[in-house]
Parts: sequence; C-alpha cells; structure tokens
Amino acid sequence: MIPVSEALDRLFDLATPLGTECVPLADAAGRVLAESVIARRLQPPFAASAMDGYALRRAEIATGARFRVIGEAPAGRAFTGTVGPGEAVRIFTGAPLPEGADFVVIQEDTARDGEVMTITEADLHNDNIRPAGGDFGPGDRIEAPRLLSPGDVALAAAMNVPELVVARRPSVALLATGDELVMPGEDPRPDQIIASNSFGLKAMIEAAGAEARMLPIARDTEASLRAALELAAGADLIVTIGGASVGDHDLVAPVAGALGMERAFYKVAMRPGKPLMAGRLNGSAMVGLPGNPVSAMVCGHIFILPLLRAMLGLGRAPAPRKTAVLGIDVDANGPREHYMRAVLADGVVTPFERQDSALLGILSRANALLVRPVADGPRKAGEAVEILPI
Ligand SMILES: Nc1nc2c(c(=O)[nH]1)N[C@H]1C(S)=C(S)[C@@H](COP(=O)(O)OP(=O)(O)OC[C@H]3O[C@@H](n4cnc5c(N)ncnc54)[C@H](O)[C@@H]3O)O[C@H]1N2
Ligand code: MOO
Repeated sequence: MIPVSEALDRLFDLATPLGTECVPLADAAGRVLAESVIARRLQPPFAASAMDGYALRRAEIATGARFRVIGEAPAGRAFTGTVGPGEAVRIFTGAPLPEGADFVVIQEDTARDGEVMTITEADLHNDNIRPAGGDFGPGDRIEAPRLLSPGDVALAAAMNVPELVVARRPSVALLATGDELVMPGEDPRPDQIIASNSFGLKAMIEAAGAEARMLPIARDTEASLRAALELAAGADLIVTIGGASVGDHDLVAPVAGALGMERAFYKVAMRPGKPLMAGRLNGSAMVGLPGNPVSAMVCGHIFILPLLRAMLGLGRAPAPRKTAVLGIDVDANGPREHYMRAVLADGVVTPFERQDSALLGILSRANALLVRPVADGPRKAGEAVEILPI
C-alpha cells in the first residue's frame, strides 16, 4: 500500500496534454481556457451614465436650481450637442455622457415641468458616471488556463471575442465488470444487482468537463474483459469498476497486465478504496476502481477528478479541502486515510454512524467527506478537522 499523496503523484504522471479546440462563446462555459483572451476594445467605450436622470454641470447643482432640458440621450443614441450653463440633457442608464456635462442627477431628485427641470434635492456624493475604460481596455486579459465560469464567458463576450481556444475534453471509457450486474431497468435474477457505479461516475466525470462513454458490462471471464478493454481503445482515460481485489474472479489486473498495462501502483492506504490500481494501457491512462459503490465514488473524488483537471491543464493538485468543526466525538483512525461520509451544515461536520462502503443511501445524503489522517488519534466534538465537500 502507498499513501494517497504518492498515488496521486504517480497518477498525475499518467496525464498527457490533450490539445486544444476552438469553441463558440455560447458553448464555452465549463470548458478550460487554453489560450488567454485579449480584449479588443475599451469598456465602457465612452463615459456613460450609470442612472436614469439628467446630465448637467456639477458646479450648478443646488436644491431648487432650475435647468432647461435641451435634449435626450437614450442608451445607444448619443446626444451630439453640448450642455451649456443652465442646461440639462435627459439621460438614461448606459447612454454616453454629453459634451459639457460632468454629473448625472438621478431623476428621483428632480421635478419636471415641460422643458424645465428643478433639482428637489442636491446630492453630490456620486456623479453617477462610469468612466470610459473603467471595466477593461484593449490588451486586458482573461488568463489561461482557467475553468471558464459564466462570468468569464460574459467578460469574453464584452471583450468582443466570439470564439475561445479551450482544452479538448478528455474522453473517458467507463467499464463496469461483474457477472452479478445488470443495467438499471432490466430484470435482475435473484442473485444479481443493478450496476450503479458507472452512472455515478459518468455524472461526476461529465460535471468536470470530460466526456464519458459507458461500455457494455464485462463479465467475469478473461475473454469478456479483454473484449471490453479493446472497445476502450483510444480513450484518454479508461476507468474499470470492480474486479480489483484479490478474489478468484477479480480479473482486471491480470487481464490488463496481459494486454500490456504498465502499472503505476496497486493498493492505496485509504478507506474506502484500498484495492485501487492505475497505469498506462496502450497509450491510455487507466484507473482500476474498486467495485464497492462508495469506494468507486470516493476514489472518483480523490483521484479521477484531480487527474481530469491535470489533463485539462489545470495543474497537479489534490481535491481541495476545507476546515470544519467536528460535530461529534470520533474514534482513533487506523493505518489508512479514512474518508468518512458526513453532513456539513453551518461549518459543523458530522459523520454518519454507518460507514460501510456499499451504502449508496448514505453517500447520497452526504455532502462532505470528513478526512481522517493515517493514525489520527481520537477527536472530540468542537475540534477543527479537514473535510472535502462533495
Ligand atoms: N479478502 C479480501 N477481500 C476483499 C478485500 C481485501 O483486501 N481482501 N478488499 C475489500 C475491499 S476494501 C473492496 S473495496 C472490495 C473491492 O473489490 P473489487 O474491486 O474486486 O470489486 P468486486 O468484488 O467486483 O465488487 C465489490 C462489490 O461491489 C459491487 N459492485 C461491483 N461493481 C459494481 C457496479 N458497477 N455497480 C454497483 N455495484 C457494483 C459488487 O457486486 C460487490 O458487492 O473488495 C473487498 N474484498
Ligand atoms: O476500501 Mo474498500 O474500498 O473499503 O470498500
């Protein structure tokens, strides 16, 4: 068994760069920016009114002061004249500030009677003007690499950049193994169960910006497993599920080995997830997940997601952790790092009593993993601990 951090390092070594592609802005959110975006314009391109009101000269503002309204400036149509002494232009949010004006009085502080506007309350705190270039200017950048948020996409649009260069999505082949498995919706025999892991992992992998392809379930024979692994050829990452342990029907390691898998590691000091393996098979990275449903999903959080982020160019970093306050006393931990299914509420983390790695009901109710380091002593409620939001 090797420590989780060492397994992760060896896994990152399997990540090869994916190359890039160009996508329209409308499809860019959630992708990883591969080339920095460079603004092509000034924003705002002119000094603009931030409010609906009247543009005029600051020096003339006083309660009761009267102005002649000489024109209108809606957004998208500039007033082309100049505002002189005693004059104001009716202006709307987003419109260019007319020549001669250096202040916008909001309409709530005015009264209007025909062509005459009177200031009912002089408030000089805010000129209500957005300066030209106050947001960004030509050459300003959104730096790559970066997971594009909806806000980033809006910024790139405002920068007048219609297409972005992003990392290609990693392709992941998901291969469930086991004679006991049938697909959801099928009619299982009394000694069979429903294959659930590939569905949870597909959801997790696709949320991370990769493409997951579910292969047909491989049966517990060398021929079936070999045939399924051949179908996975060409994937950036092959993820097998189950058949990783030491039983007579656990064939993933021997079959992958016979097909030429170069092993990076097998067995990690973690709980759940001990029989995890990884390596390289015919140019693809390969991870063999344990079959227990919670083990597979926890290994997904701890290994698959960081690996995908590394492949996407986001760097070699473990799943981000946070600190929380322990809600109950917990016993000492053993020789494997323990990821306990837990509920995090208002900064307090409370692990479930039952931690069997077959319990998907508990995983579904959990929103965090409480991380217990190797050989950690007993901990009391109220102590600070590390957690991983899931
Ligand atoms: N003698 C030992 N036995 C076991 C050890 C050990 O060290 N010595 N390790 C245990 C641990 S820890 C785990 S985890 C499991 C992992 O076993 P496998 O990876 O070989 O997984 P399977 O035996 O194929 O399946 C385990 C369990 O999970 C169910 N399963 C498998 N695939 C799926 C799927 N796609 N969807 C839903 N459920 C699935 C399977 O039916 C079994 O119940 O080994 C322990 N044993
Ligand atoms: O490590 Mo197994 O993955 O505990 O259930």
